[in-house]
Amino acid sequence: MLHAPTSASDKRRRLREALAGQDLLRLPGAFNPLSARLIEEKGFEGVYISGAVLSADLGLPDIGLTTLTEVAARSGQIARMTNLPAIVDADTGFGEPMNVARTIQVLEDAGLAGAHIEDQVNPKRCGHLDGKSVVGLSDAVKRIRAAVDARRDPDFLIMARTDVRAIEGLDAAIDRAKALVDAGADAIFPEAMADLGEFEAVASAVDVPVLANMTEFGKSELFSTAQLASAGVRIVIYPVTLLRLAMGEAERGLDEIVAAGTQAGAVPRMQTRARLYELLDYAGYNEFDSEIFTYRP
Ligand SMILES: C[C@](O)(C(=O)O)[C@H](CC(=O)O)C(=O)O
Ligand SMILES: [Mg+2]
Repeated sequence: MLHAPTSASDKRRRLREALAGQDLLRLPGAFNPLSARLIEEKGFEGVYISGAVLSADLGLPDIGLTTLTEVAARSGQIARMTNLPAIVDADTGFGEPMNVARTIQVLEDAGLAGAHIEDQVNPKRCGHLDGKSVVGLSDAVKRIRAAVDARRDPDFLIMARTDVRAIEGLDAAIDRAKALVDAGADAIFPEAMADLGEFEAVASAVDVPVLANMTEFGKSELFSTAQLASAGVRIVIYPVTLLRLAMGEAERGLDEIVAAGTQAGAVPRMQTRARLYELLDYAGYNEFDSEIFTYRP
């Protein structure tokens, strides 16, 4: 009720324990706190909070317009509603290395289990679009060092994302990934890998967990969990999947009202009132007042 009982430090510890094992951790992107509850109920190992989704939710493109305050507030709302560890997309860290340091502390306070910081120049853009630019190695390293030095909970996961692959190729991306690990990154997010072999090459080049971004309509093919696990990938994110599904249905539902004059035909595709109440734990609130949950389907 009200929020998940697991503390932020326990979630971080569990994430670290899971990463110390062998299994692939699956993190769908929650587009709101309620969807994080659904992700937990379906048995996933963690929740991802996407910058693209957070921007889109505000009606904005993913070009670095969102602020740390907005990202921390929304990701904190999502993180506190699930017992799963939540990893947030912190883009370029919202400024210079000193800002990155502050970003990490604010996200720790918001109850996140980890964050990734990328090496794009400010303003950043979606990693699967063309025309990206990255900062030089020393600036990328400074961002990660600043993040690592700033964290107060040693279990808070600091992941370095590199966007170098699409600009300078795989070998350069691997060299950068190694340097970011040397700078203290706990995990690597190699963005826009072309095929499974590239994930495998990164995973075997670094001795920290590697993340695969299975975003749709992007540069990477949609590999299965079995394929990713066999390539040595340890974390997979489905960042925008739930938002795309929900928005797809929302659009079809609106079309239905326009065409038929009623939403009745769309009702069988909807989450029912009973299911929504179950997910919200409506009944649990009767502990305060037995008149709260009086719904009978
Ligand atoms: C992972 C990502 O950074 C995100 O914000 O979710 C995006 C996803 C997308 O735009 O599809 C990305 O840059 O890959
Ligand atoms: Mg992003």
